[in-house]
Amino acid sequence: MSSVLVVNSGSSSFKYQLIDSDSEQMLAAGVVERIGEPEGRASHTVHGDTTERTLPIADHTAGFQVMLDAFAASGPSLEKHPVIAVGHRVVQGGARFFEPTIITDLVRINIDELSSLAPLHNPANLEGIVAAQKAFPDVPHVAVFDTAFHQTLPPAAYTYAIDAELAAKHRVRRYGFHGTSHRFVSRATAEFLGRPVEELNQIILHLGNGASACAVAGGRSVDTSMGMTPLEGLVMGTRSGDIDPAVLLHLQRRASLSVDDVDALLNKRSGMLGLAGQSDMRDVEKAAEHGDAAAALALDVYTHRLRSYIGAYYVGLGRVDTIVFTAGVGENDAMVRSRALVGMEGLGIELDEARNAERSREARVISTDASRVTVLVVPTNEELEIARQTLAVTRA
Ligand SMILES: Nc1ncnc2c1ncn2[C@@H]1O[C@H](COP(=O)(O)OP(=O)(O)O)[C@@H](O)[C@H]1O
Ligand SMILES: CC(=O)OP(=O)(O)O
Ligand SMILES: [Mg+2]
Repeated sequence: MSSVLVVNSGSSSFKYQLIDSDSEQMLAAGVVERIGEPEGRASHTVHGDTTERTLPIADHTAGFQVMLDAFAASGPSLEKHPVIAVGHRVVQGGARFFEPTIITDLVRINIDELSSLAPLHNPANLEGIVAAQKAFPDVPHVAVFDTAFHQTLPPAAYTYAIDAELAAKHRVRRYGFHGTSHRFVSRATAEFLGRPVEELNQIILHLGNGASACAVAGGRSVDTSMGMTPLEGLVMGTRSGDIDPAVLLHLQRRASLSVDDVDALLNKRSGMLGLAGQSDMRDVEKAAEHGDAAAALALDVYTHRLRSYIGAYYVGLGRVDTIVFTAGVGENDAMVRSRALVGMEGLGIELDEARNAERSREARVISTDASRVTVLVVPTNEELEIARQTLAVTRA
């Protein structure tokens, strides 16, 4: 009963899942957070039972020890489910990494070197890798890149209209993110419909804290809303998404913001948080229901942007077979789904409001039987996709 450990490491936290390598069953999941703060937190869930601990966790290496302690105390036993490989989510793979890659010293150097293109993500991913390699020195570690699925973008979609030489020198182009999720969901949708993915033109809407849209033609990403970094595109929990770049210049000149101030503003204090004072969609909706005008406007801005991307990708694909909602908001928020697609009957998109309102954790169709475009909710599972890709490389 061997297993794969999947690690998604952030700057002050990491999430993990232990997945059975044969049945693909999730054996345990947990999160170690507030690393480096006086009071760290760890939670570990097995069969729906969660154990929580509060203790100082100095760094990621200490965090992995806390995780190992949780396995020892609450199971499952790593002796009974030996870890045969560790899969790591790495956000930025640049133009270099287009498939899951066994992590060697050179690969670690390359991931580090790509940090300039993902300063918020890659250094944290790398810390998790280093700590995990210490905790599990004898098994292969595999990097699965958020950008990999988008390597099929055509130049027209990934090129920014700026000085070409300067852009090439600094590797400025659109890379796209959430690729592991877009890939998983596009295939899960085809499987659910019993149709080959090669036959389908799909628009996938990954709406979580981070959010992105992807146009998938025949299983290949042909356009996506995130760019050189995960800041471009849709309105997110704390990120602005698309914005006129001159706004940054204006704020630097007129509001005396530094480069770091602008970085923090756009990545951490914008989006729903900036507009409504809350980043969690549930809180924003509650506030709007209670008559909060700022929250209502935030929802309007969020759905306006979402609809613009649906329109753009509809035109780009020419013919659309499926529109698929996934991730925290996409899977759970009937109101956002409804507002995203209302009034599109002329485009062959007809939501069935009763189906849309149903609550379920399963993949399902939420359009009417007459709708030319099939609209679905399909839960994403990035960890399972990382485990599958990790095993595929180690077994190859
Ligand atoms: N029932 C729900 N209704 C509306 N939004 C929800 C619901 N459940 C979760 N969400 C939203 O999903 C978002 C988190 O999505 P998730 O995919 O878990 O994010 P992450 O990017 O952190 O993985 C939060 O904004 C949260 O409010
Ligand atoms: C790349 C990215 O935006 O990731 P997340 O949604 O996990 O923040
Ligand atoms: Mg997520």
